[in-house]
Amino acid sequence: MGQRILTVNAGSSSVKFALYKSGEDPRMIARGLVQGIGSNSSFKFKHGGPDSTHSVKASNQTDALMVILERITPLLEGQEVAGVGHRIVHGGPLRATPTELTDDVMADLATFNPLAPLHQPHNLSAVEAAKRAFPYALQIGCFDTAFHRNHPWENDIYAIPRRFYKQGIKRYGFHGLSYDYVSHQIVRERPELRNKRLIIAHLGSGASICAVNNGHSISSTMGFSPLDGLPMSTRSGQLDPGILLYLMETEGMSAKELTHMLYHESGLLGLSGLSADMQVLEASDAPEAKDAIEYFVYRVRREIGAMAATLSGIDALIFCGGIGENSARIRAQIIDRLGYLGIELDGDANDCNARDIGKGPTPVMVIPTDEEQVIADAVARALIPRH
Ligand SMILES: Nc1ncnc2c1ncn2[C@@H]1O[C@H](COP(=O)(O)OP(=O)(O)O)[C@@H](O)[C@H]1O
Ligand SMILES: CC(=O)OP(=O)(O)O
Ligand SMILES: [Mg+2]
Repeated sequence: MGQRILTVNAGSSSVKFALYKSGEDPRMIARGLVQGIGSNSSFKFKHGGPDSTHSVKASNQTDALMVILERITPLLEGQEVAGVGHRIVHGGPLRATPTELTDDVMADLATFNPLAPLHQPHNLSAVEAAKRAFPYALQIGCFDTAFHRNHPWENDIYAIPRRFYKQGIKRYGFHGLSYDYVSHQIVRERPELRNKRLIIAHLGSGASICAVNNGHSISSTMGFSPLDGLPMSTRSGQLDPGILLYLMETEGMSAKELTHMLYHESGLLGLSGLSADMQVLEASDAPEAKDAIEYFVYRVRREIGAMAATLSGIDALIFCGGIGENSARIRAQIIDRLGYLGIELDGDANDCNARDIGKGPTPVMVIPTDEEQVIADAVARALIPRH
């Protein structure tokens, strides 16, 4: 069985990929990404040995996928790509499991473009490009919303007239592939945490926190769209809706202008006026950079408290995502005042990004997430009837 599985995770400025040997337990051969789409694009490859980066031309996600296909062709060694798995950020109210991306499903998913404008249109254009490149491969969509589909009612609804709930205005939650991976991985590493109360903080360009009880998401800081909850690189996070009404009334801002402001000009970038990149802010001495970091840390700490209340306690805190996995300073600042939850930092372990960074009664872990593995596993399961 020499077939290959390709995973694609198309975002607003990057397309990540991973290539696997097909089989019951897909094995990764290579991974990488095209980043900086539309400006200074580059291709980063991780294939054994040290990472390599080359500048490339990619003015959109379809170009980026073409670059990726060109680079991975030698690795296919003539083997067929039997399945392509896609991260699709919004699955809407219906999709609780990975789904074949037929034309009907694609048309349904396109209706959610306005709910995740940084992601959904790019996710779907990558699917179209992959269908053209691999017309005989099974194309499978894996949904960020699926992991959250069993939220209890009070964490699924907003207090607006009830007819809107029936129209799909509800708390979907995102980063579900990451939470799926991390919640399973923690149990592989610490079996005593099975069926316990976990708070997982996915802190990357997009950031959210999820409360997991008994292996299931019961609450997430992201809601109807991936704008809610924590401040992010360029997204605002939770706001008083009165602000939007006020800006519409007094500044005459349109839906398009508000969308641009909330998705592209807010968060760390908006607060600092310097950068959307946490690493750049950490390296800066500007007071605005410090303010942006402080606000981010404060909101994470606050939402951890809210999730602990939702779970009536906490049995482990887990960090993942680019910031959660790599920034010892941010983790230390967050944990600094969580003693009331039995959380205490082991400074030395934290400084070297160890797996276990706590020394209080509540374990604190860093688990590098792997959305690609969750997608590859789903494609492998979908391919079984075909072998
Ligand atoms: N060593 C580090 N220290 C601080 N922040 C980091 C570090 N490494 C990565 N980051 C931050 O992680 C964020 C990107 O996270 P990532 O999960 O890769 O994002 P994406 O949502 O694009 O997958 C950026 O803000 C980046 O600055
Ligand atoms: C849903 C989301 O915010 O994803 P990302 O972190 O990849 O931007
Ligand atoms: Mg991400």
